[in-house]
Amino acid sequence: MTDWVLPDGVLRDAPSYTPRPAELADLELLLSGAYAPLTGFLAGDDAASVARRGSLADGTPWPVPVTLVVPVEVAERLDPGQPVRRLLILTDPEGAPVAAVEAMELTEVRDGWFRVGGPVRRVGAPEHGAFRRLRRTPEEVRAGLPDGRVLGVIATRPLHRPQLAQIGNAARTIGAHVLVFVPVAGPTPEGLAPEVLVRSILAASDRIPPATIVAVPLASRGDEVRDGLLRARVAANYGATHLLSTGAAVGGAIRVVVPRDFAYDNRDGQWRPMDDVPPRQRRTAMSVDDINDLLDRGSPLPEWHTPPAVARELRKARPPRHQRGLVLLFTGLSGAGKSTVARGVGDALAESGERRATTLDGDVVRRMLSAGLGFSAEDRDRNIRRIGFVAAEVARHGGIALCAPIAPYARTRAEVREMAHAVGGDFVLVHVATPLAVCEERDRKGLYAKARAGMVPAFTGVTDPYEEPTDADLTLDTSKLSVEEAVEEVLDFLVSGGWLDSV
Ligand SMILES: Nc1ncnc2c1ncn2[C@@H]1O[C@H](COP(=O)(O)OS(=O)(=O)O)[C@@H](OP(=O)(O)O)[C@H]1O
Ligand SMILES: Nc1ncnc2c1ncn2[C@@H]1O[C@H](COP(=O)(O)OP(=O)(O)O)[C@@H](O)[C@H]1O
Repeated sequence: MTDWVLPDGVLRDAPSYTPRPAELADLELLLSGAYAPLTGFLAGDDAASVARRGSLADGTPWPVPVTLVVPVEVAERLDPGQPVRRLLILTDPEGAPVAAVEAMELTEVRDGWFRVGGPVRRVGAPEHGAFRRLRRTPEEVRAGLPDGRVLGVIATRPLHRPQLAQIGNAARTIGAHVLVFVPVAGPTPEGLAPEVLVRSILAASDRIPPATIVAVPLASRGDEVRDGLLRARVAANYGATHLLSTGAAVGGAIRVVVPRDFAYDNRDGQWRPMDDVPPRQRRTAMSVDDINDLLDRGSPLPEWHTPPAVARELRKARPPRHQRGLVLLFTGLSGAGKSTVARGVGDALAESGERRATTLDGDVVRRMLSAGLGFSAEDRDRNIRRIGFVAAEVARHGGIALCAPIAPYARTRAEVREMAHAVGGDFVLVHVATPLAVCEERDRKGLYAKARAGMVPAFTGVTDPYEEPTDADLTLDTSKLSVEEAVEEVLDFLVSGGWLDSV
């Protein structure tokens, strides 16, 4: 698809919008030609027809809605009836223009949100990002493929020996070149970052017949049949003639090769089709949980199952728990004891010298990171997201972040959990569940008395909500525990979970 050179005036005057990550992923596939015959976001008839019948309005099969939805403020600046007001610039999350969509149609799909349908064109330089060199267009990939059969493989997970044996066997059986697609739109089903998945696949690539590897921002839509059809469509666009898939027949432009089950043969250390190995000599593929359990404990992945180069990548991405980043979020009412316990845990960690820790105390954060924020629901959320952001950075680098804000809202606490996981860290929610009456009795800063007297508006527990966690990993009631005992409980939890060796 050719780039679009827009006059500066048009670029400057057109509204711009940063689509959500899933929409940006679709945009990249539209621009690269991976979604051919689509050339833009679906409009009314096509969108309805795809949802109902799995085909475009003209009958061309197309499995999933590829749509763009914008808020009313953006929609108001567009007018499909006027060519000069049709253009919407789409930007990446940093605000750099990526593409323009020509809004041929605008339909309100839910309150305040409008679907924009129309063709897309690239503007500006292609995006950057890790492993960008592997994000090749179908045209480039097809040009480099050998003649004859091409077996597409969608590698949604790292390839261990059983999967490698399946691929090798399938490729040899049909005499095909292998074309591996690595989905990079988001984390793998078990939470590995896309770059880790790519690295683990590259580490395995010398164990399969000659292969072409391409990264595609293909995301699951949560519907197995439609996902399968979309993968087949994209694989065919890249030049695959066959697709290795356990899914039902996907039909159309590509033939499905169902992988055989493989087992490790104890007699000679080879992986071969399960039926060719006597049951007493078989070892079967390890589950994701088994693999993660070994990684968490710092035990090696067995060589009979995982090539050492792949194991190295997985180990780097999921170091043993005693080396892995951790966000510890203490939540509870004002005066519950969050800061006191967090400080005690921080001191114990400093004394043991085993782990590096950063304390993000509620009061300190409000003076530094969140100066100027108040206590409205929005400001509290902003405060917690800032804490979560910094804490996740600490975890990204293998440290422990001890955070002690009230964090009254469950949804925002869950966001922090996700932020920690997204960087390969762990998350532990400690509910400091000291009863309100005890906190009020302590009233260290006299704020409860002021709140009762109506002098502090929206005070948590008095005139503002606190959503009790239902997902706490540890619950402490400091009215029943001494400070030392509360600290000890947290440390014991960290030791039993493997984050600390001992204290
Ligand atoms: N309206 C209102 N509600 C709750 N708390 C208030 C309020 N106004 C001031 N304070 C003082 O601010 C501390 C709580 O700040 P946090 O950043 O932890 O709150 S939040 O997580 O953003 O909700 C909290 O300190 P801690 O006692 O250390 O929790 C209070 O002393
Ligand atoms: N078992 C306990 N754990 C924690 N704090 C306690 C305990 N018993 C009494 N306290 C007192 O309660 C107060 C808790 O204050 P703080 O830790 O600042 O709470 P928060 O950070 O939750 O607002 C402190 O004055 C602390 O000395």
